[in-house]
Amino acid sequence: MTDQTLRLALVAHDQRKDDLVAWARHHEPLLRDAQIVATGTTGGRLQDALPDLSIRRLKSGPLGGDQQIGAMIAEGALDALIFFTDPLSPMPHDVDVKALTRLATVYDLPMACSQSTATLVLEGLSRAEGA
Ligand SMILES: O=C(CO)COP(=O)(O)O
Repeated sequence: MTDQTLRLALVAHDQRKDDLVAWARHHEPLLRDAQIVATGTTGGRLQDALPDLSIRRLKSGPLGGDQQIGAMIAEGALDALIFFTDPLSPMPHDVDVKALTRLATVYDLPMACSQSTATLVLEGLSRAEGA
């Protein structure tokens, strides 16, 4: 991490947005101290549910938002990617989804695609930040 503030990207596919909002609500105290970027629709859902969070909304995922987050990963501008993917639906922008998860792996960025892993990543990074 480059400074004390966690820099997180939060993204969810449509069938997982309720799960991400519920997860974020549960972890709001930690997320309130983070700088959050999100793809457009995900960010809107999160901001409506949790107005105290600081969220910068990018383009919607299928319209370039996934690629914007990928570029941030390549530039070292993120500490973690929380990406609740939908493993049961075909995506028209599957290539963007794959490119995003691929870059997170290339740069060894902590990435979580489900609630349990997201909690481990958030709590682990928050602990490291406080250490
Ligand atoms: O499609 C997405 C990620 O692949 C998410 O985009 P939205 O948050 O705009 O729905």
